[in-house]
Amino acid sequence: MNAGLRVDGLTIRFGGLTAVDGVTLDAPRGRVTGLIGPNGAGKTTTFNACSGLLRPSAGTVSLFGQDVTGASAAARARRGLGRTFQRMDLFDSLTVEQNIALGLEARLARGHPIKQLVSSRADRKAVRTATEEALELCELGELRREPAGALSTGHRRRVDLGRVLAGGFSMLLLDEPSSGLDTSETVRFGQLVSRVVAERGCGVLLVEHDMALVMAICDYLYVLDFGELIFEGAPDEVRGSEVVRAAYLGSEAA
Ligand SMILES: Nc1ncnc2c1ncn2[C@@H]1O[C@H](COP(=O)(O)OP(=O)(O)OP(=O)(O)O)[C@@H](O)[C@H]1O
Repeated sequence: MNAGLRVDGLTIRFGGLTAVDGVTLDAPRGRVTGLIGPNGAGKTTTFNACSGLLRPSAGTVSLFGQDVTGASAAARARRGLGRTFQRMDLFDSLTVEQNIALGLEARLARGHPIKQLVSSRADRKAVRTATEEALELCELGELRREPAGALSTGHRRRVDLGRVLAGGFSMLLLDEPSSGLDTSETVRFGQLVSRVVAERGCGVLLVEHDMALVMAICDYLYVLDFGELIFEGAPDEVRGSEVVRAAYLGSEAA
């Protein structure tokens, strides 16, 4: 398979609580992989271990076939792992275009802000090209000069994704991207993610509560409950699974 992000036997404990218990999952490039489960199932904890914000108690994380379990979040980003957050951290006073450009500028600066001020001509050209491509892919060309603070949440989500795309990341972690979007904005965002994967061949690991979005865009799903993997399969198999249904019904009854 086209190696992307892989988690093997991941276990994360918070004191006496085992939030994630021996989870193994594979999110290759060229595919949208979903991570779902009821509240408190361990999705965000797994996600944070993937991006390097949390160290596992046991197990490994690998990126493009290389073990990154001990690597920092910044080191994983340099290797091509990008992520969006449920609460987007756009710069409201900067334009759409400037926010998107930051995706690559920050990556080229590699944590040395001064490099952003004295960037080379080649870097500036690369930023312009990456920004134009991301603006086009995310259909944001008409809004390029608008300040991000003036946009609807639906447009802000697209700017957020555009910024990750401009950064040239080839494995994307998307955390609850439908949060704050209405139905039509969610559908449109889902179509954009599918297009990104088809055109760029990157991999996506998606944590999401909106089942319509999950079922529409995911190629393969992993289902967590109480920190354990209880099912994996294609969306249709997940939809028909009694085990999954019982886990969700259980959480509703609680
Ligand atoms: N920093 C932490 N310290 C202690 N316990 C934590 C911490 N983070 C998460 N937990 C616990 O770990 C378990 C899994 O939480 P997690 O946020 O990963 O679930 P989730 O599936 O993302 O839930 P939700 O869908 O509600 O966001 C929960 O019992 C939660 O209370």
